[in-house]
Amino acid sequence: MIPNDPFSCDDYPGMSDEARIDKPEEACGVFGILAPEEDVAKLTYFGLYALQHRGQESAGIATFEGDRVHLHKEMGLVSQVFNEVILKNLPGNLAVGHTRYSTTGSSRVVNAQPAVVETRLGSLALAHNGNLVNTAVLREELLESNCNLVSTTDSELIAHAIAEEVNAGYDWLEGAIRAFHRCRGAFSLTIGTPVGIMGVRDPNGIRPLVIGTIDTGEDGRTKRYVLSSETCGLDIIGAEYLRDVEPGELVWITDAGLASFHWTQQPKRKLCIFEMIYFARPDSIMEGESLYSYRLRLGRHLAEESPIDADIVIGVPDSGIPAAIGYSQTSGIPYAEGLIKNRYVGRTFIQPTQKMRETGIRMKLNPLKDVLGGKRIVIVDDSIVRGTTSRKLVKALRDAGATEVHMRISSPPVTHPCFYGIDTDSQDQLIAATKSVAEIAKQIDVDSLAYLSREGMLKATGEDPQSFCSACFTGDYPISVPEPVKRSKLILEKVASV
Ligand SMILES: O=P(O)(O)OC[C@H]1O[C@H](OP(=O)(O)OP(=O)(O)O)[C@H](O)[C@@H]1O
Ligand SMILES: NC(=O)CC[C@H](N)C(=O)O
Ligand code: SF4
Ligand SMILES: [Mg+2]
Repeated sequence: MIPNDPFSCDDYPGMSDEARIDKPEEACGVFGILAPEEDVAKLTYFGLYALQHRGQESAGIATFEGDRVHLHKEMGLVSQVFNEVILKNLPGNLAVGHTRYSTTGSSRVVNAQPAVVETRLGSLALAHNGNLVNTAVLREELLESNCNLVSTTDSELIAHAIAEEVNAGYDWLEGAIRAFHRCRGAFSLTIGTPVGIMGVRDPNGIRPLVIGTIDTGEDGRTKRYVLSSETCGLDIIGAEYLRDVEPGELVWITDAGLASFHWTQQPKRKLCIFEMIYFARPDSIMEGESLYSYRLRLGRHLAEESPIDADIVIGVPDSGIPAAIGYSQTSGIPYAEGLIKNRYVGRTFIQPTQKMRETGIRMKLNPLKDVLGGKRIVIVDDSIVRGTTSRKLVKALRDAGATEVHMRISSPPVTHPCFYGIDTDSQDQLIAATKSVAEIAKQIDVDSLAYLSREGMLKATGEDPQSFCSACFTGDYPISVPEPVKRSKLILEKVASV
């Protein structure tokens, strides 16, 4: 077992304890659509394809054909899990889908989503992005009432909590709302039922969820609703971005249209700022804001805060590019492509082991000697987490002939772990938790290193700073985390201090 693992019920087959505790993980992708006149499984497949960057461990789709539910979920990428035949065997008028990065419960097919649970009103299929902080308590409560849990995820607990309330006599909406009041933490959900789909965000709206509309049918005249973690999941199927699901909102999509319910008294937006900096795709729009534009502004602020004399600015593909362009625009230093990315290698940050991450970076990024040779370089990335990427890259740039390497990071130092659906590792693995900026600069061997200030990061949003969670840069957690859960990751701090 993992030392200090608050969920001792879990096992981690095929992965050593050491590997698992070092496992960096990410947000999941959720999707949902009701459109009886369309092939909903195929549309969901495309939606998940666009959300692949949010989770690469497993993928699943559940469709509802009246009362019958069809489910297919497997380990692997969306393109590996589904094919034409499998999609044909998922008929129905509505569908929900999921791409997973595990945060509670190991990476096994039994933990893949959507989680399907039976109730007196028929099945429900739940897809979850986020992470509960009261998993242990909720699990115990459900086990006490003889709930038949088949997985070790927090997500299945939400599904069972809804089923329990529905079986106690409440309807879908009342039952679901009662269950959400039993959940603490981050949850953006799409939930399929025989009669409609719910889209839900927790009271802080930590993880994103958007609503789109799509014209369907032969004549394209039937307007239907779509739910997706990000707008890139709408774009791919030709749906239009309508708005974000609000924090503490439940939208109920049925044949009659969309109804909205505010299920909690005091919603207080605390959108994850790391989504905007790195996790989400730059072509997505969050709360009406283009993430590409936000990242450009981060780069511009960075150039204002930390100028340097150099010959070219380069970005670290993929997610460091917009900030590098912004840095170049404000500094006047020409932007150049200095690193070529092998597009078939995914995100290295989320590889299961440190060894895989190191190899991943070598396979993924190759320096262009003719661009870099004899040049003083500013290299811009969106974040340094463990320092794996930057250490490898700086060496590669010097080997390619760079005479000076100045690193600029478009977010502040990551000093604290996340408990809300993105595992930025336990605190001792975070390079900035134990080292000063000067020490990090020395370790990664740069001529200079500067991070964007917290003020700069928040100012670039153009919004109320209080409406974001930025706990991994500050340790100021907006949703209180129970002691045993804190202890599992906040190993460098006195738990009482957070
Ligand atoms: O300090 P580290 O632990 O190495 O993590 C930080 C790096 O990981 C992420 O990139 P990643 O390669 O995962 O994804 P990307 O292709 O979307 O930039 C991030 O953009 C940084 O480059
Ligand atoms: N990253 C996530 O959003 C994960 C969702 C859920 N906690 C799981 O582990 O499956
Ligand atoms: S702690 Fe960091 S990664 Fe987690 S929700 Fe808050 S800002 Fe996002
Ligand atoms: Mg990167």
